[in-house]
Amino acid sequence: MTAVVVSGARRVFDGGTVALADVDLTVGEGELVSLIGPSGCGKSTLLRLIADLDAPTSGSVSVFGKTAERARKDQDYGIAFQQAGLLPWRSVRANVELPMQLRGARGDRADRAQRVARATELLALVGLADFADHRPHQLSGGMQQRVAIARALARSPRLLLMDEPFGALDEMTRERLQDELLRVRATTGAAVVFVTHSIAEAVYLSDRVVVMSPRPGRVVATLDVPLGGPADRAARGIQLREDPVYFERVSAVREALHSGEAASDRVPS
Ligand SMILES: Nc1ncnc2c1ncn2[C@@H]1O[C@H](COP(=O)(O)OP(=O)(O)OP(=O)(O)O)[C@@H](O)[C@H]1O
Repeated sequence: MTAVVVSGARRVFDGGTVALADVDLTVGEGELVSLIGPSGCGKSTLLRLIADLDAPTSGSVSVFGKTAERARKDQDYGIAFQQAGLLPWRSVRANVELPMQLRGARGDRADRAQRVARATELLALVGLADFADHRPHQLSGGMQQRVAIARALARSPRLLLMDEPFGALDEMTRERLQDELLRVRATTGAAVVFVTHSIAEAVYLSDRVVVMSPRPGRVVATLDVPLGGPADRAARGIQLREDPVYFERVSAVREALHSGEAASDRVPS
């Protein structure tokens, strides 16, 4: 079964802005696909359609063979978006526990113990073990984003939808979390749709990189990244970033981005 199928999706906003024009996207189970393209090309809009936070003007979206709405109600995916979206009145720990609380919680002591253990594990994973009892406003933007990532992973979802989740982080933390994402994928087999502005990040993480044109967003190229599976990549770490295949793919994505921009100058919206 495929994780995500988007067919002929078009999104026209009030006022006539065509954010997406006839976009097709397929993401296989366990596959990591990055969306890359210039600012305003519709990457977030596409992700929001998959998450059922918005609906296409025409075309269709399915997630694990269900409608996007059904998949949202079944909590088939975890979300980590640009704005962390944390609940300000809840502690960091309570924010991470929230998806587990919402889903099938029996509310008994064993259930709570399990939730606490999982939140502790996830906060350690994103380097925030010492901040569990803080409120979101007491954290930096990058730290808030790490809480949102921990929350997205809380229920080990089969699909993760991530919109520039590492954008606000310093380079060292960003690389650490990229490796962490590869490890999470290797252990959970989750599919990931990952929006980024970074060509290097897209190539490092992805099985496929989908390059979009400037608005109205179209898919101008889809590039495979033959750098091995997630476990292999996570194990190779820095060495992988020096692989000739990695450099070649970075150049290929850059070229596709530039040719997408050049082509869009000739396409009327
Ligand atoms: N709610 C909305 N109402 C009207 N226009 C919108 C709305 N949301 C997005 N747009 C427009 O749709 C286009 C695509 O926006 P979107 O946020 O999807 O781009 P993006 O590729 O994610 O950009 P960035 O890389 O800067 O985050 C933009 O021109 C934006 O102004």
